[in-house]
Amino acid sequence: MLTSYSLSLLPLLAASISIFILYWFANAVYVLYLHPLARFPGPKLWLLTQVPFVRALRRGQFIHRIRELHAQYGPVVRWAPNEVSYVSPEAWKDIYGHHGAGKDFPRNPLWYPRSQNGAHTILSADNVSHARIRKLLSRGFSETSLREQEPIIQEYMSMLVARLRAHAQAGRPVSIGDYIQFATVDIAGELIFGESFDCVANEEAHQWIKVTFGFFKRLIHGGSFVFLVPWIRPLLPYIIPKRVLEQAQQRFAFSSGKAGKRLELGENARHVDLVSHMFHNGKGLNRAEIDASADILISAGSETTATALTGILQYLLRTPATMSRLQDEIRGAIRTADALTLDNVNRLPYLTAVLHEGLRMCPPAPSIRPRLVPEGGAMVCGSWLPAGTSVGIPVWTALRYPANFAKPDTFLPERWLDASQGGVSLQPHNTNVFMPFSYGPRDCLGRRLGWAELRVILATLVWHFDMINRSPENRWEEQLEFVMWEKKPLMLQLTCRS
Ligand code: HEM
Repeated sequence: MLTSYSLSLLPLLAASISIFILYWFANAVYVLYLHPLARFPGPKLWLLTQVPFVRALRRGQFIHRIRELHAQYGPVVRWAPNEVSYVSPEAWKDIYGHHGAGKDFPRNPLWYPRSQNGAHTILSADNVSHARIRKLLSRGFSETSLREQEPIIQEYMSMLVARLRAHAQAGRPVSIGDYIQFATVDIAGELIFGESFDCVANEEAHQWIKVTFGFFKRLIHGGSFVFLVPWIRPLLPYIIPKRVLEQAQQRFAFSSGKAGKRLELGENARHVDLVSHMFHNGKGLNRAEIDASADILISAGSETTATALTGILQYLLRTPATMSRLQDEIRGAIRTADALTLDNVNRLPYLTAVLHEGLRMCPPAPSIRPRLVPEGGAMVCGSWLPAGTSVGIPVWTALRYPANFAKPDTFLPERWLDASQGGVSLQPHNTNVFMPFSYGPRDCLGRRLGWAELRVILATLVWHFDMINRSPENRWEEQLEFVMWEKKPLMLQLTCRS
C-alpha cells in the first residue's frame, strides 16, 4: 500500500525521469545534428550509445565491425560521438606525422594506459617523455646493432630447425605459430636482457607468454566499461576480475625481475642489450621506467613478428603456386643452410613481395591506434577537427579497402613486383596507405629488426621444409582480435628437404 510519504515522492520521481529523457533527447539532437563532427557519416546507433562498440570490442569483433562501417559509409566514418576513423593514405601524414613541437597528435590515453607500476612506457608516454625514452632505446635498433644481433637470430634459427626436424622425421604435425613465437620470444629475451626464455629449447611457451593473451582478452572484457563511463577508470582494480589482476602482477614481476637481474650484472652482461641502453650508465631511464619498458618490449618484439609469419604461412599454403614460386626463389638462390644470412635473404625480391602482401593481409597491429587532435584543432584529410577529437586509421580495414587495393582479399604477392620481375599491374595499388609499422615519430622502433626476423625466419622455414596444412578450416580473415589477433593454430605436417 502506498503511504502518504511515498506518494509525495512520486512527483519527484516523475520529474527526474522527465529531466533524464529531456537531457537524453537534447544530447541526441546535439550529437547527431549540432556537434562539430555532425557532418561526418556514421551509424546513428553507435553515436547515441557506446553499447554497440563495447559489445564488438568485448567479442573481439571491433575490427570486423569497423570494416563493415567503412564499406557502408566510405573512407571517413564517425563511429562514436568523438571518434573518427579514416582509411585514406593522407590520414597517415595528417594524424601520425610530425607537425612540429606541441602540434603532434598524442596517443589517446584511454587506449594507452600507464604501466601497472605507474611509470610511463614508450607507448603511454606524453610527447616529451616519449622523445626521451625513444632516444635511449633507439641505440639498440640501429643498423649497427642489427648486425651485432644477427648471430643471436641465427643461433635460434639453428635450434628451431633442429626441433622441427625431429617432429618432421617422427611424422608429428606442429603448431608452427607456437614454434615461431618460441623463437621470437627467446630472441627478444636475448636482445632486451641478454637472457633467453628457453622456449625453443623446452619446446614450451614460457609462463609469461601463456598469461599474456588471456590477460589482454580478459582486460578488455573488464576494462571495456571505461568506454561507456570514462570516469570509472580509477575503479578498474575493483571491476577487473582478481585473477586477471594477479596474472598481470605475475607477468610484470617476471619482466621486472629479469630487468633487475640484468642491471645487477652491470658491465658483465653477455652482450650490449636494450636494458644497458635504457640504463645508460645511470643517466637514462629510472628503475620504474626500465621495468615498465621491459614488459612492453617483450610483447612488442615477439608477438608481432610471430603473428605476421603465421598469417603469411597460412596464405602461402592456401595458394600453392605462390608457395612454389617462393620455394624456387629461396632454394635456387641459397645453396647451403649457412648461406641463409640476412644479407642473402635481403636480396630475394619474391620473398620481399610475399612479406609485403602478408603484412597487408595480416597486419599484426590490425586495429585503430587512436590519437587526439591537439590544442587549437587541426586539419585531417582536408577537414578541420576540434581539439580533443579522437582519430585513427583501422589498419586492417585500410589495407583491404577496395579503393586502396584492387582484389583486396586475394593474396597476390605479384602486385608488389614490376613486369620485369614477373609482377602484375593491379589498380588501385595505393602503397602510401601501406604502413603496418605505423608512421611518424611514434612508428615502430623495431621495424628494422622486425623485417630482419620476418625475412630470415620465413626463408629458413621454406628452405628446410616442405609443408602441408593440417588445419585448412582455419581462416585468418575470420579471426577475432583482442589488442592482438586471437590466432587459431596453424598445424603443419613438415617434411625435411632431402
Ligand atoms: C612484423 C613486426 C612488427 C610490426 C608489424 C610492428 C608494428 C608496430 C606498430 C603498428 C607500432 C605502433 C603502435 C601504436 O602506435 O600503437 C609499433 C610500435 C613499436 N614497436 Fe613494433 N612491430 C613489429 C616488430 C617489432 C619488434 C621486433 C620490436 C622490438 C622490440 C618492436 C618494437 C616496437 C616499439 C618499441 C614500439 C613503440 C614505438 C614508439 O612508441 O615510439 N616492434 N610496432
